[in-house]
Amino acid sequence: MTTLLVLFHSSHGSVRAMANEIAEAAETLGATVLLRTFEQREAHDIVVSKDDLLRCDALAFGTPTRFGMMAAQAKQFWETTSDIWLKGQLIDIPACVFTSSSSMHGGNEATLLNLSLPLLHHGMMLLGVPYDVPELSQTTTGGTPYGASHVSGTENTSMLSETEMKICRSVGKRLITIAEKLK
Ligand SMILES: Cc1cc2nc3c(=O)[nH]c(=O)nc-3n(C[C@H](O)[C@H](O)[C@H](O)COP(=O)(O)O)c2cc1C
Repeated sequence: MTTLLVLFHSSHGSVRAMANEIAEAAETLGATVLLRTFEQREAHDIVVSKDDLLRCDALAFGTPTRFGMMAAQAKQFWETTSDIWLKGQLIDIPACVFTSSSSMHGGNEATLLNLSLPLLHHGMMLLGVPYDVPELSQTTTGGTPYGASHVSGTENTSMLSETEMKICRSVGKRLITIAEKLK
């Protein structure tokens, strides 16, 4: 059984919708999904523990774009993981990043790169979105080779587009496929 940790922060629901797509796609391949947040925002939220990191075979990590970088809640969590880093316990675990920004050119690609940094420091194997995912070339909103993204609009009212959703689902499936090949 392959375990995927989908670790995210979302204030208004966009990143949560992406997390759910990634999780559901992974489940279609038989994976066990741990859906975790950095803080309790909804009744059913389960706040991440460091044990969740140690249990997973693959990680999907996402937050909203905040001034072109990750949300503070996530950075605070990663700063508690030095013991795991010292032991190299996440080395070679496949991972992907995802984000939502209100505007198209408001820094979502910069955020994806920023989200990648702690994962690279931990020695994780970062997976982007390859161009054999046709939606990557078709999208007129979110979706990048660095990871899935969504453009939520200035009022944060846009739902995930069909292409954004398919890109999310493709990364969920790819993480599981690669994690299983690495076992
Ligand atoms: C403090 C703060 C900073 C933000 N910075 C950016 C930004 O740099 N670029 C952008 O396009 N949107 C920015 N946004 C908007 C969010 O990224 C956007 O609304 C996102 O879709 C929210 O995701 P959520 O619905 O999962 O919370 C910011 C929002 C907040 C609260």
